[in-house]
Amino acid sequence: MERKEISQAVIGRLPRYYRYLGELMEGGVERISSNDLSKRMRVTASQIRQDLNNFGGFGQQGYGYNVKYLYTEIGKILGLDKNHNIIIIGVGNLGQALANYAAFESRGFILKGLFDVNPRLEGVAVRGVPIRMMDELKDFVINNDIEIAALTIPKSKAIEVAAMLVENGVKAIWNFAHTDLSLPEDVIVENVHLSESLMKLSYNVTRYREEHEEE
Ligand SMILES: NC(=O)c1ccc[n+]([C@@H]2O[C@H](COP(=O)([O-])OP(=O)(O)OC[C@H]3O[C@@H](n4cnc5c(N)ncnc54)[C@H](O)[C@@H]3O)[C@@H](O)[C@H]2O)c1
Repeated sequence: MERKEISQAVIGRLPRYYRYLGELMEGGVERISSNDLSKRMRVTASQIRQDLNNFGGFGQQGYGYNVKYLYTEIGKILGLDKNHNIIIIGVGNLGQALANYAAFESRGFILKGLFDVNPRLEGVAVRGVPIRMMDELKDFVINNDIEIAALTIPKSKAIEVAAMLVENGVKAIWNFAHTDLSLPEDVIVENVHLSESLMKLSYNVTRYREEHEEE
């Protein structure tokens, strides 16, 4: 089926639909109307209908959405019906925290390898996965069908290491280093900035405080 281009804003909302639908399924709910889903998710029913219409709707008028079907279809759209092999570069505080997060596997993200430059970390295992040195990276990527690399190294090294990953065949980078990577267009980069999320929280907390001080 040919799919029309879907905006990144819609894609950005899909994981949340996926999570809510997963919870509904666990609770034994088989059908849900866009109005009920809207109340739970605190987004408008029309937003839900518009978002899901991008993919053909999945709902029948007056009948609601089939929760399991919608969950499965959104999972397919997000590529969660397939496994994705992942490596982590930089196994310090953040890299280790990510490596220890076992729930990734339940979504099909398989942690295949950990890499660092610190020789003291060589061979140390995190959740059964040994830390390797960077000189093993090239062969490892080729032999283990690695699709995604998480980059949890210092900012100063990120650009150089990202280029090396791409040279060695990695097609997608989950970038935690606080720097923009300029890479060939066919390389997919997802930047993660916890601090930006915290700044948004700070804005909202500040605004809330100001509003209540005025009362
Ligand atoms: N995006 C976010 O939300 C977020 C949150 C926390 C930290 N960070 C960033 O993530 C990075 C890691 O943070 P941390 O607290 O884990 O740091 P850390 O110092 O604990 O770990 C960094 C690791 O990278 C390794 N390393 C350094 N150069 C390397 C290279 N060229 N190749 C491979 N490995 C290399 C180091 O040996 C070390 O083990 C930093 O850039 C930090 O700013 C981002």
